[in-house]
Amino acid sequence: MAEAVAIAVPLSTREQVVPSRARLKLPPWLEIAKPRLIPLLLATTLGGMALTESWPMPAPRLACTLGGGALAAAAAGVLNCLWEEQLDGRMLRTSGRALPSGRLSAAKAFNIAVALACSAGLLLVMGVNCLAASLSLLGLCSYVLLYTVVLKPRTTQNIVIGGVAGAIPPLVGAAAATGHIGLGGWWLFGLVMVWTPAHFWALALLLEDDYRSVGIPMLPVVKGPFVTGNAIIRYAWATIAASFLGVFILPTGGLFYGLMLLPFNGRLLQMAQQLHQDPCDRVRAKGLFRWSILYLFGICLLLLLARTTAAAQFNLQLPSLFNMFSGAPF
Ligand code: HEM
Ligand SMILES: CC(C)=CCC/C(C)=C/CC/C(C)=C/COP(=O)(O)OP(=O)(O)O
Repeated sequence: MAEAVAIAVPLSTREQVVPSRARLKLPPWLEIAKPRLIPLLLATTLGGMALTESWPMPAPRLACTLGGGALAAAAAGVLNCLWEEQLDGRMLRTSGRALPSGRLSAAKAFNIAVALACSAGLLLVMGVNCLAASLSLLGLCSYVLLYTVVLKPRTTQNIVIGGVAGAIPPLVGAAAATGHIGLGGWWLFGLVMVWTPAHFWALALLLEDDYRSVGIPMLPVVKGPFVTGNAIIRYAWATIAASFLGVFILPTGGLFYGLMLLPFNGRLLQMAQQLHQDPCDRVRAKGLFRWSILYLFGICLLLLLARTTAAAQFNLQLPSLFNMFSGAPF
């Protein structure tokens, strides 16, 4: 019954759309840092680390990387809120944010952003290395300048190209672990890039009316739900294909990772296909958006589990088990 109501009524308030179960009211200075996004950004940073030979990392360096990454992402969130104050004020989902609703002044927000960015830079330079610090700065600039200022108001491909910003944390993780990026870091960067469209366009199908009302050219607004559904299924397939490449990239073997990946990809494909069949179904769109978040958390968790001794032993023993049952050398 509740689901039927959800289909009939346009979903545009944050509470109706985003997956957070807890309705915690955050203080304004924290809310503008978009803290709910940060755990997943940090999970992909950890994934980038787990893909290197240097995993596990020394705890102090790990803590500085995650702390610096969280501060940089928070600074990026505040700068995005500052630039979009007017826009947020005109959209149903965002009009209650601290800046447009007057709960925080722009001057205070700017000071918070500067403090966050400086602390991030300091922590990363002193506690990690200059490459990780520069990459975090690049992430911040690409989110604020490339995505928010340049691409978002101009093109339907805003989140495809602008997806670079959200894909930088794995590079930060790899650079923090080894001092260079390496194949693993680039692979996870690519995976997050191709994951982003299914994540965001599913949400954009729900927020279509809101984006249309302010003239932001998100794909469903300009091309409609059917083109968006097609694009989502294409990127879902690309995500599935890219996710399997990790099998060949994990330093201690990827058989465990590859097997555990199957249910995650099965569910992603099922949900993307269901949405493709009826892209106007808001329940399906919401389901895919939520699953996209669990999916990426799951992949990062699998990467970490794949680096445990138990998984390495499983990788070594699986071929001989297969050999025993099939009778053929493997
Ligand atoms: C261009 C790329 C992206 C766009 C445009 C985008 C957009 C959005 C939007 C509009 C929301 C709803 C936010 C709200 O109303 O509070 C959201 C939620 C979310 N996004 Fe993305 N996203 C992108 C990439 C990413 C990336 C790379 C990550 C992490 C790796 C991420 C993680 C999340 C999470 C965890 C949520 C749920 C937040 C909650 O629970 O409230 N997103 N995204
Ligand atoms: C390394 C580093 C610091 C990377 C920063 C990466 C970062 C903060 C990515 C965020 C991507 C994102 C969630 C965009 C939200 O879209 P939106 O701004 O259009 O959403 P809104 O409509 O809710 O404001």
